Amino acid sequence: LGLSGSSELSPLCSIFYLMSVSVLERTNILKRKFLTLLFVKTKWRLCCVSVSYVERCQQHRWRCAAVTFTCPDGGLCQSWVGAIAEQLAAITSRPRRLLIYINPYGGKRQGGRVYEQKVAPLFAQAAISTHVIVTEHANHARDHLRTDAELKKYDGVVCVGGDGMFSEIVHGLIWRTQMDSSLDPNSPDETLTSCSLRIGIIPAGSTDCICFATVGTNDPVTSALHIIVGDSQPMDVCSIHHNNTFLRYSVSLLGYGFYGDVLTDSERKRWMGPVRYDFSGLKMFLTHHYYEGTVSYLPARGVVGTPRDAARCRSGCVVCQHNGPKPSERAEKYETDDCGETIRGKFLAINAASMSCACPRSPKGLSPAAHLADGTTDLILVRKCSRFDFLRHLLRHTNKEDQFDLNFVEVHRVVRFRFMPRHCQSDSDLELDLLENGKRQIFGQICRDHPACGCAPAYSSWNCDGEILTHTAIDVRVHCRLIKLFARGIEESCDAHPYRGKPKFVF
Ligand SMILES: Nc1ncnc2c1ncn2[C@@H]1O[C@H](COP(=O)(O)OP(=O)(O)OP(=O)(O)O)[C@@H](O)[C@H]1O
Repeated sequence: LGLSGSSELSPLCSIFYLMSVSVLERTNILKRKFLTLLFVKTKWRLCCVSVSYVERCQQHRWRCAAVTFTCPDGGLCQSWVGAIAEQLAAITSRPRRLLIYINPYGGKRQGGRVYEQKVAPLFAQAAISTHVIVTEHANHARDHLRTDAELKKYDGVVCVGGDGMFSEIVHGLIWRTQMDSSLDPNSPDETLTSCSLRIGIIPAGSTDCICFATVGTNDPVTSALHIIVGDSQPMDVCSIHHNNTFLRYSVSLLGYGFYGDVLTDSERKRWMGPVRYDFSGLKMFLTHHYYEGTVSYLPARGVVGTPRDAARCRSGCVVCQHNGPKPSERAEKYETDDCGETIRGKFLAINAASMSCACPRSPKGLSPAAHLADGTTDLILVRKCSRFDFLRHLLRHTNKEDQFDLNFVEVHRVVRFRFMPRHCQSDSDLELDLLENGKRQIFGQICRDHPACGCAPAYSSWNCDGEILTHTAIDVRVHCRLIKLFARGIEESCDAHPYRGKPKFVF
C-alpha cells in the first residue's frame, strides 16, 4: 500500500482512513479481533505503520500477522499511529498489567523458554507490563496469591505451566477473594464471591487439559493472543468439603474408582514420565476394582440442556448464558432428605465432570455436553460390570458412540452431591444396605474387613483435577462462574471461519 506524497493532509488522511477501515474490516479489527498496533518506523523518507492483527489458523490456533502501510509523510503517519492507538486504548477489556507465574519444572521443563521466546515479545509489542515470578517450589504461586501479591496493581494473573499450576492459581485467587470479602471458605454452604481478576494459561505442562477445553488448542502463542485481546470466559468451580472442612476446588474432573486409582498408581511411577498414565490405566483396567458407597445429589432444576445433548459448549454458548447464576439458586442446600436423590451401589467409577474434559487423547471428553459456565456438573456413575463392558464404555470416549448409552452407566446434571464410601457409613445405613441387598453382603463385609483374602479394597481415592484427595467422604458444591479466564471457549467450525487464512486486500 503506497501513498504518493502530497501537502494536502486532509484529503490524504481521508483516503488513508477509508482504505484502512476496509483493511481493518477484513482483518476483523472492528470486531475486536484486531491485535494491536506494533510500531512505526522511518525508512529513508518513507514512514511505515505496521498494524498487527490476529489471523486464524487450523485447529483453533491463532497467529499474529501484520500489515504495513507506507506513506512519505511522517506527520500523516504519526497522526495515524495516534488515532489507532487511541482506539486501542479505549478497549477497556484488554489487560495492561499482568502478574505472571512460571513453573520451570512443569511438563518438559520448558516453561521459562516458552515464555521468553514466544509470549514475552508479544506482551511487549502489545504494551502490557508484566511482573514475572519464577516459582521456586510447589504451592509458591498459591501462597503468594493468598497473602503477598498486591492484586490491585494487576488486570490479570497468568500461569505458565500445566493443569497443576493452573490449580494453584485458582486456589490462591479464590481463597484471597473470599478472605477479602470476609467469607469462610470452610463452610460448604457459603455463597462465594467471584474473582475479579481473569486468569490466563500459557500451556507448558504435560496434559494442559484446561487450556485445551477453553481455547481448543494447546499453543502458547494462541493463549497469549487471547490474553492480549482481553477475552473473558467465565467458569464454574466445585468446592469440596469433608465434615465442614475445605479440601480443594475442582474445575474439571473429580473421579473416584477407576480415575482415582489410575492417578494414585501413576504417582508412584513418576520416573516413567508421561507414559505412566497409559501404564497405570491398563493396570487398573485389568485389576477391575469396584467400590461400594452411597451417592446423594441435588439435580439441577430449571436449567436447559442435558448431559446427553448433541450440542457442545462453544464460544458464546447459549446454554451457559441461559443457566447463568440466579440469586435464588445460589443458596441451594441439602435442607431436607427429600430434596436430593440417593443411589447406593457398587461402582467402578464415580466421575463429576464440570467441563467436557476433552483433551488430545479423548477429543470428546468424559462428558462431551458438559458446560463451562452453566452452574452444574455432570455426575457419571459407572456401576459394576464386566471388563468387556467397561472397555466398551472407555472406548466410547474416543469414538462417536454415546458413552452413556449403556445400561450400567447413568449420568445426572447436578448442582451438588455427596459421596459416602461404604466403610464410612453409619451402622444404621449398613443395616439398610443389608436389608436391601440380602445376605450376600455379609461375606462381602468380612472380605473388606480382612483384605488379606485378596478381595477388592474397601475404598479408592478421589482424583481432583489430577491431585489425590485425602478424604473419600466428600460434599461437592458447584459455584457458578466463580472464576474467569482469558479465553472465549472453543470457537465453532473454526476451519470454515470467514476470517481464517490470510486476508486478501484488494484496492
Ligand atoms: N518450582 C517448582 N518446583 C517444583 N514443583 C513446582 C514448582 N512450581 C510449581 N510446582 C508444582 O508442579 C506441579 C506440576 O506442574 P504443572 O501442572 O505446571 O506441570 P505438569 O504436571 O507437567 O502438567 P499437567 O498438570 O498439565 O499434567 C504443580 O502441581 C505445581 O504445584
